[in-house]
Amino acid sequence: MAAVVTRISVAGDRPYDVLVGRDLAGDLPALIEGAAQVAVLFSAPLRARAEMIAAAAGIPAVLIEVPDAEAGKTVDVAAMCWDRLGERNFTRTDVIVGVGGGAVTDLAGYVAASWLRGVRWVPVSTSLLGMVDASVGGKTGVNIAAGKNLVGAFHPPAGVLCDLDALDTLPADDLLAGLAEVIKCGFIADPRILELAESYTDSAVLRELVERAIRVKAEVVSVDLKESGLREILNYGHTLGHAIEKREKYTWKHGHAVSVGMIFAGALGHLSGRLSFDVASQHRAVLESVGLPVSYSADAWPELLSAMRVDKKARAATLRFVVLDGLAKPGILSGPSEELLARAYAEVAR
Ligand SMILES: NC(=O)c1ccc[n+]([C@@H]2O[C@H](COP(=O)([O-])OP(=O)(O)OC[C@H]3O[C@@H](n4cnc5c(N)ncnc54)[C@H](O)[C@@H]3O)[C@@H](O)[C@H]2O)c1
Ligand SMILES: O=C(O)C(=O)C[C@@H](O)[C@H](O)[C@H](O)COP(=O)(O)O
Ligand SMILES: [Zn+2]
Repeated sequence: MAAVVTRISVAGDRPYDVLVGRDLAGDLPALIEGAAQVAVLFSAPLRARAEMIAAAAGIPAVLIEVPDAEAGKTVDVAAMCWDRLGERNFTRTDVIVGVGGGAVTDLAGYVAASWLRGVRWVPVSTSLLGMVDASVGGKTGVNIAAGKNLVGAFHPPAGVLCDLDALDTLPADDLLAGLAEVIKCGFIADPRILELAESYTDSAVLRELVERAIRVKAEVVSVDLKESGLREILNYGHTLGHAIEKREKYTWKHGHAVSVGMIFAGALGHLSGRLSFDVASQHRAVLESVGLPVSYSADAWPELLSAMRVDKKARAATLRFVVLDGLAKPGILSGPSEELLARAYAEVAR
């Protein structure tokens, strides 16, 4: 029996499909049609898969190894990639392919967005987080000293390949990190996800979770690519999450930081009178039940508050947070007092 491939469409000026299935390398040639060569960006743990993808391209490929995880998401690494593309006379019809988790695909997308002011790119997602979030929606970028993802571009891919086989080798902690973004989709849009999340180790349930989360993201970015409104809901838990990542010098996994950030956002929703105690408490229950972190150092608060000021949702000195008015009812809380923020942080402080 042929393996089932699910195709989830993303609309917009440059529509594309996200393919979820197994053994998807054969779908790459259609996405790179017209290219004379591809550049395949990858980090060491994904070398074998990157070589397999390069061979499947069927045209000359340059393999570019980058440092793993957040160490690869820097301006210096992007500059190294630009140099490699220059050496190969990479033109506007050529294509960049990112094989890896969200860090490699964010970098690959940014290199594609900036090379010759924009060439085609294809994320071949190998982590849960990459499949359900990073590879969909065209947010690309790198980190700088001032904070997470502060340099980047909106540059939608030509298509996305999510090969579920890759998840077999993904370390358990990285699977968990991806689950945080899946659970985020449960709180902001699809509460059925919250019921399914506890049995995510069952491969059929995992596939359903992947597809449900991609659909949530695809629907949002289809109508608001550049985050002028609705797309902000995908940032649930990220205002504090990104501040934690920065404070930890990017040694904490993104999903783990977002997990703590969601507990904080749930508390903020409740303490501002918008969210019931029950739904706020459900955040801790769900995230704790799967094994994600739900607390962070009490002493860190002043540093975190300062780091949150460069959040992309902030407007001048006004901090803005995604909160819930109920399950699947996201909204914006603008300019909460420092006293309210500190009370919400007390809910995660240890
Ligand atoms: N662009 C977006 O919209 C968006 C959305 C969410 C997150 N992100 C970004 O994504 C990044 C996090 O992504 P992530 O959780 O995938 O982390 P990651 O890319 O750092 O990957 C985590 C680890 O898993 C390894 N790995 C990945 N796939 C593997 C596989 N199949 N087998 C074995 N090892 C594998 C990687 O080499 C790495 O060591 C963050 O930088 C975050 O900011 C971007
Ligand atoms: O796609 C989005 O929009 C998101 O906010 C998804 C987030 O999960 C993701 O981590 C994103 O990279 C955060 O974006 P940023 O603009 O806050 O850096
Ligand atoms: Zn995220």
